[in-house]
Amino acid sequence: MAAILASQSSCCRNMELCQQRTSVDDFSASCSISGRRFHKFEKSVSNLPAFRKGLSFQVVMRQTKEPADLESNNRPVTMLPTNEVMKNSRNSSTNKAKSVNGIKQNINGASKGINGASKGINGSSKQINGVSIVKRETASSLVQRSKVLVDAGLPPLEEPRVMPSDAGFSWANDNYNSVQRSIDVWSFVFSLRIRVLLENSKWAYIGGLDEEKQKKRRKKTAAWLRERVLQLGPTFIKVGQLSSTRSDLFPREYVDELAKLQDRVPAFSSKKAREFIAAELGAPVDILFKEFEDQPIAAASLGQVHRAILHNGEKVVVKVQRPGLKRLFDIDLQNLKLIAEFFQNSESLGGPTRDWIGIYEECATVLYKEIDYINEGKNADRFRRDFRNVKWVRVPVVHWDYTALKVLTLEYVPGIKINRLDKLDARGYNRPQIASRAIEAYLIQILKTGFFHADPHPGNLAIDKDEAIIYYDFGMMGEIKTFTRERLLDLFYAVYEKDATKVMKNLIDLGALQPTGDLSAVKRSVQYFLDNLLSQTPDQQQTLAAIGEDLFAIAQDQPFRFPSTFTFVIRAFSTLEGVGKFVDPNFSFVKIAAPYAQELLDLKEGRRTGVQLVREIRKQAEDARDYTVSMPYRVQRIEEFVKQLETGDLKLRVRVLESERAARKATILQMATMYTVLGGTLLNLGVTFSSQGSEMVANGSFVGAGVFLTLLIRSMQRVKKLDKFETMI
Ligand SMILES: Nc1ncnc2c1ncn2[C@@H]1O[C@H](COP(=O)(O)OP(=O)(O)OP(=O)(O)O)[C@@H](O)[C@H]1O
Repeated sequence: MAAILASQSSCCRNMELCQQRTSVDDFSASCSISGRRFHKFEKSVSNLPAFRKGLSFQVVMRQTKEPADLESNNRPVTMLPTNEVMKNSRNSSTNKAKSVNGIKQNINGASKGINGASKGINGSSKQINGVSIVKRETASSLVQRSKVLVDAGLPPLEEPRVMPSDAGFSWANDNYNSVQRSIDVWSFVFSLRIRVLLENSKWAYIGGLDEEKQKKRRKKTAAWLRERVLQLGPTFIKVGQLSSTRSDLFPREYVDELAKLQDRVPAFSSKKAREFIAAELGAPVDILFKEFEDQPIAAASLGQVHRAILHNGEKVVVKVQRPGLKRLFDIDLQNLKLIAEFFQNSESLGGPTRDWIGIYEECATVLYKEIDYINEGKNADRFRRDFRNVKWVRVPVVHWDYTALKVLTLEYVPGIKINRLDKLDARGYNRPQIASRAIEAYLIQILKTGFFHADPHPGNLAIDKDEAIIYYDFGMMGEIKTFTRERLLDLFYAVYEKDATKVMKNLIDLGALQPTGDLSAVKRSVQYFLDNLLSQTPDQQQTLAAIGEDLFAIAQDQPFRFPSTFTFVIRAFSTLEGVGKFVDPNFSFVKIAAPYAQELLDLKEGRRTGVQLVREIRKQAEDARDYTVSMPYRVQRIEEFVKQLETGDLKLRVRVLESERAARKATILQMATMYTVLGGTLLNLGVTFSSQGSEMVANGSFVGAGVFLTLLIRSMQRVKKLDKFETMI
């Protein structure tokens, strides 16, 4: 609420007039805070001839001393709550801003705790009683505060964007009907199911199914999906964006289309934005800000970003959440939960494939966190602290006085988006350095601070004037707790040693692999991955993205369940690698990561020295002793086993996993036949009853038929999955 403070500030209590200039059209006075003779000042102002004539004044204030208590961004800590200031302005008749001859008068407008910036609000204004009589000036008339950017108004945007409006979308309507919404959601889900079914069914292709045809159809479905998601609005757009990070769950074509959702989100009107800000921050936008730009600079699924200037001249961006978003989330997530349960239950009839409820829960947590801008502000603060010693990373400062649950105000830090090569080149920036810094900053987050940006797409990374990397958007952050970090380190060492057993143990500890059932196929896959994909010579080295893809492909038919942290990290690295290669054609991830990897390996070696090394040597000595002592006994046991086998006392029971799978498949096919018969019968009955006019019974039969047909579809999908699994191992 510093804005209000700016207008109501008391910083003019102690000042004396030090410079005056009069003319018929313009009068300006500059003063500095140096004494405690405010009354004297007031008197001297009222005695001025120009003032007596009713002309407007400009008072320029300069603070000669820093206030004692400043925040990190040089703003004063002592602030008045908005409601207090609003109350003051309402109660005091002299306090109201009146418009006289197109000139706003702001009376009693000194604010408490403002750091020497101009206190005039919006247009030419007089502040009698309190101090200043300010004629509206260009922003350049604002007073410079030592470190704060108050030099000019908002600079023109490098690339002004015309954003589509949300006017035609039903979800943008504040009073949408929740029943209608649920119908929309469910009909979308059923349409999608049918499309996916058709996509995977041989009979749905004229002339038979082949990979090319299936890909083509999948692309079509993916484009349809993107459009529908856009129609369904914020929740689905965000879920779509999240899904675009899950190559482990969805086909490539879907993931690619969903990634395009980033650029296609419509904006809401500035009127809505202003009303929303006023409701959230407790004061009208014109009072809160000296200037507020109605045209947003960006619109995203959950909110949009406007530029503004505070009364102390600082340039900021105001991130405004879409009005009514929480309500929409509640309805949509309720439906999504039912959908997840539906999938989970229908799949659990024949064995688990994905933990849909778990995936839903992760999604819901991320979504609710993302609409909490206080949380985002805290994340930004923590991220800035983590990088306080890294001069080439920049994180906007949060203006907490202008921030609430659904409105976030940040320092305005413009930059060139990291993927705008033309602009980077035009400024002569060092592209290889930018590419390597982007990766290095991420390695610091993953390996050192443990707090990482989960969505480092090019829209969220920009380059500052001094070639520092600017981070935007702290809604989705990941955290790697100490336990996880240690397991990850062990995983890294196991991968380095190419030890599949250890890799699997660490994956189980991390919760990424379910320790159930037959893991021999998983072990073979892991070993294959270690032997082939990670041991290529530099010239045949795969990209991280390709390795990630392979990893996800292996995971698709096996009992892996990557926690979102994992997928975010993998996805983030492959995104950044893509950015790196785009920015610098000679970019090599391995080269940048090598010192960090070496550091980790040194750390491991370091760990083995000292006490641990002694312990290890002692353990090895004990093992050797035990082994030597027990050797004759072991040989004797082996001999006994062989004898028992020869005499037939010992029988070997062999589990043939392939035949177990075949039996499972036969059971599913049997069930499928039953579902077909029951579904068909009910369908027939439905038609018969319907023709006889018994609509109720007919509808019941149709619903029953629908259920059995759905079960049939599920069974066919499971058979297909088993087939695919067979080919994998
Ligand atoms: N502090 C800032 N200074 C300058 N521009 C900013 C700032 N914060 C955000 N922007 C601009 O607004 C855009 C959107 O911001 P941000 O990513 O935080 O919004 P969002 O609603 O979370 O979007 P998304 O969900 O697509 O990431 C950024 O890409 C950047 O261009």
